[in-house]
Amino acid sequence: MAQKYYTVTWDQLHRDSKALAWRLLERGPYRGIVAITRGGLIPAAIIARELDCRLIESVSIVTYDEEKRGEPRVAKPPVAAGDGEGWLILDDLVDTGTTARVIRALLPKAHFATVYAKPAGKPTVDTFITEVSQDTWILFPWDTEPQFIAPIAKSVAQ
Ligand SMILES: O=P(O)(O)OC[C@H]1O[C@H](OP(=O)(O)OP(=O)(O)O)[C@H](O)[C@@H]1O
Ligand SMILES: O=c1[nH]c(=O)c2nc[nH]c2[nH]1
Ligand SMILES: [Mg+2]
Repeated sequence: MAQKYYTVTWDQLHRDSKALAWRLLERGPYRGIVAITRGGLIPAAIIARELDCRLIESVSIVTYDEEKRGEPRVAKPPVAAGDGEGWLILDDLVDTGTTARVIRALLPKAHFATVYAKPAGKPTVDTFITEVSQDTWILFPWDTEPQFIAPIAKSVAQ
């Protein structure tokens, strides 16, 4: 498990996804977007709006399974996207690159983009916006909620 945390707010996710849309615009247009569920769905919605793309397919890869530990399983294939020619694949982040490798094998001709990337997964994506270190855990707004934090003076006292 990562030791550091990188907290992403809704506002930051929106800005970073729009920055990714600007970069992706240069190499479009795209026939459609393949969103990697579930984390890729929100960046995909933001980027689809910016690129004026209305055709959205999804793909679901389960990388953790109680019975078959570590063996990625395609829970929902991206049937509409063929071999990926002209399609854009979107995910929130790439970490080890396991998810990206499975999806690249399914859609070898697609362009693969993520908002965030860690070094081990970087070679598996074509475009990303922000890099964080491998030992950093990215905290997304849908996985977190605001909570009370003690004043600094109290937390360092004694
Ligand atoms: O590069 P990797 O090591 O494969 O990790 C990256 C993947 O892990 C997370 O998804 P997860 O499988 O946890 O599912 P979720 O999107 O449904 O939360 C994240 O959204 C990426 O899809
Ligand atoms: O919320 C998440 N943050 C991460 O850094 C990460 N890496 C893999 N899967 C992840 N999910
Ligand atoms: Mg995911």
